[in-house]
Amino acid sequence: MNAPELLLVDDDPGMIQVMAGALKGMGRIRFAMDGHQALAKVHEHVPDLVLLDGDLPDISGFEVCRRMKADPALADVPVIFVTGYLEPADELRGLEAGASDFITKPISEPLLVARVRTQLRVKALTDTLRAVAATDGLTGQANRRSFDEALQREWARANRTGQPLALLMMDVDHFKAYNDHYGHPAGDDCLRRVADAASDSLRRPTDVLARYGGEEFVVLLPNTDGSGAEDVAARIQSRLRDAALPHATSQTADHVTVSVGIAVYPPRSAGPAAPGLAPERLTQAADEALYAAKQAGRDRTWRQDILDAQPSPAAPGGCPLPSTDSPATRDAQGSAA
Ligand SMILES: Nc1nc2c(ncn2[C@@H]2O[C@H](COP(=O)(O)OP(=O)(O)OP(=O)(O)O)[C@@H](O)[C@H]2O)c(=O)[nH]1
Repeated sequence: MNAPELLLVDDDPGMIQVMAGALKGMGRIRFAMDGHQALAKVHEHVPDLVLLDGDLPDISGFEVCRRMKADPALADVPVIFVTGYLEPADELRGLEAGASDFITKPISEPLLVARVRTQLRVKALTDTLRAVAATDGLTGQANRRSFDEALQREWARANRTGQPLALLMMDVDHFKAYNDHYGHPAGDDCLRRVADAASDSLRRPTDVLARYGGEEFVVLLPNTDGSGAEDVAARIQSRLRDAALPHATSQTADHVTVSVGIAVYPPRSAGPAAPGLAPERLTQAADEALYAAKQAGRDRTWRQDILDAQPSPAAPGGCPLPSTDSPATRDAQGSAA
């Protein structure tokens, strides 16, 4: 685990020196000498703990704390007020602004160390719980809940920037037959291998792979158009072909294959989405495209772009993209799912 990062905020350099000396060895220490500097530093790199003077020359420490707590990216960072205020009303003010603890000056070094240690322990635990809550236990990839958050965030970003947002929805073909033939533990292992193939096919840190449920995965590709998304789908299918995981009871191929539905949201320009368009429309379109890929014979990709405010039926806009070199490519239309 990385060393925790502590931000010390005080307009008195002597005070910063004393605290830094007392906390030496407990983490990486940075400092700021006014409220604006403190806010700039927490945005630049999110710390694990902030020690905050209530009385700063520009904006008050209470205001710094309030602004941090209002920002979802910073809300979990514990803040300890280190201040000359002694009145219970001031302590209450700090706690109401979102502070985790309160230390009065002049500080006792052992007390400072003990309280910092407690808050760092709580922060480490919170980080672990947050990571567990966002992760699928079987594959180690993001889970549905985490995907839902990413979709909301990236949808808003696409509207802000005018950049396209693509979504792949991917489902293992004939997976019930796989489980029935090889057993559930082997089925679990197969899902891990599919997740690895998908994960290894992603090149940008902003791409989000998640297990959507059962044997279904999604990949959210910010700033990616239809052809970029098709490339990703082709890479995943190619890796699975190379992995050649035997699937003796598949009616599609002798190895494990996936069907992929792609939906792309191309905002026409930066600004609010057209009325009636919501992120759920993207998942719906990808799901419809996936259904079309299954209907068309599996082991292939279909794509549907969201162009209009009014949802439209999937099939007419669908674009079949059989994966290359696979037996399914040579099939005409596959049987219905
Ligand atoms: N081993 C294992 N199986 C799972 C898991 N989650 C879902 N499944 C199984 O996945 C299978 C999905 O079957 P269906 O939805 O009928 O689809 P399919 O057999 O893949 O058929 P097509 O999608 O039409 O190609 C079911 O048998 C589920 O029990 C899991 O975590 N582990």
